[in-house]
Amino acid sequence: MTTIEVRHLRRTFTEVSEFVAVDDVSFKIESGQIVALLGPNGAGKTTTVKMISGYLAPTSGDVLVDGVNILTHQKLMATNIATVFGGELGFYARATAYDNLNFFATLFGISRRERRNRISQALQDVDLANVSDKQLGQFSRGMRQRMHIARALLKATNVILLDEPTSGLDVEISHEIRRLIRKLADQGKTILLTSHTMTEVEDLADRVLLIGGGKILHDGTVASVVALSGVTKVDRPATLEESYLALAPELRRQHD
Ligand SMILES: Nc1ncnc2c1ncn2[C@@H]1O[C@H](COP(=O)(O)OP(=O)(O)OP(=O)(O)O)[C@@H](O)[C@H]1O
Repeated sequence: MTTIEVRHLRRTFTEVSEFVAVDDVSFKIESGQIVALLGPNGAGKTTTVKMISGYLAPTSGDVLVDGVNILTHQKLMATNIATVFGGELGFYARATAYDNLNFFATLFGISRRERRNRISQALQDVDLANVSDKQLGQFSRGMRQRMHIARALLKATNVILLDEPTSGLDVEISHEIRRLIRKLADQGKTILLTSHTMTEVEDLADRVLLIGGGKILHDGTVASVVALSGVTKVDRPATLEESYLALAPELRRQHD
């Protein structure tokens, strides 16, 4: 079943001269799938995620969640899409994990009656239930990133957008966050993520969207990206990184 459908999404910026950041992007994501947007710096990944999540208005195009156009239903957009931008900002260091999530649950319009359950469930889903009364200031980077995911899980939606979910995290913590993302997809969440980490995309993505200069240049499995690149190795299949490196000049050329 198709959960997310993006149709002819386009965004131009006109501050200096007109610049097309996202150019006629269309794709579908099936329920429970993890799809990765992969492309060089400035390819249009974050702009695409921002438009789908309602942080940025598209110049044109549509985003459908479960068949409903959320761009024309602002209220649905706020509740039906959960976004994880991560980073260091957004939580109160002196407040507990529970109180931080309670603040956002209130902001998301979750009723007082429902809040306690949703917060407990979200904390449990990200394995932070045992530290719910600890101040965020005492949390490690990995725990804080799990808090960002918990905040997204407060929303009663199956659609989660993750913008570079392991950026700046060490190998072990990245691995832990990836396991969590896989668990969420196994539970039926539909996930769109952006990443520059090839092993992460290889590990998680059911499908890869290659984007360059705001255009989707390929939509397929990791194996199809390897095949597209034409890279072969004598004793093993080529990795995504080896394949991506071969395709990168073409992806970048779209930008120039
Ligand atoms: N508010 C803005 N005003 C003008 N140009 C913008 C704005 N936001 C993004 N852009 C431009 O749009 C293009 C796409 O940016 P975007 O952040 O979507 O790329 P990205 O693929 O996420 O890159 P990265 O991998 O570096 O995060 C870039 O050239 C960027 O400079």
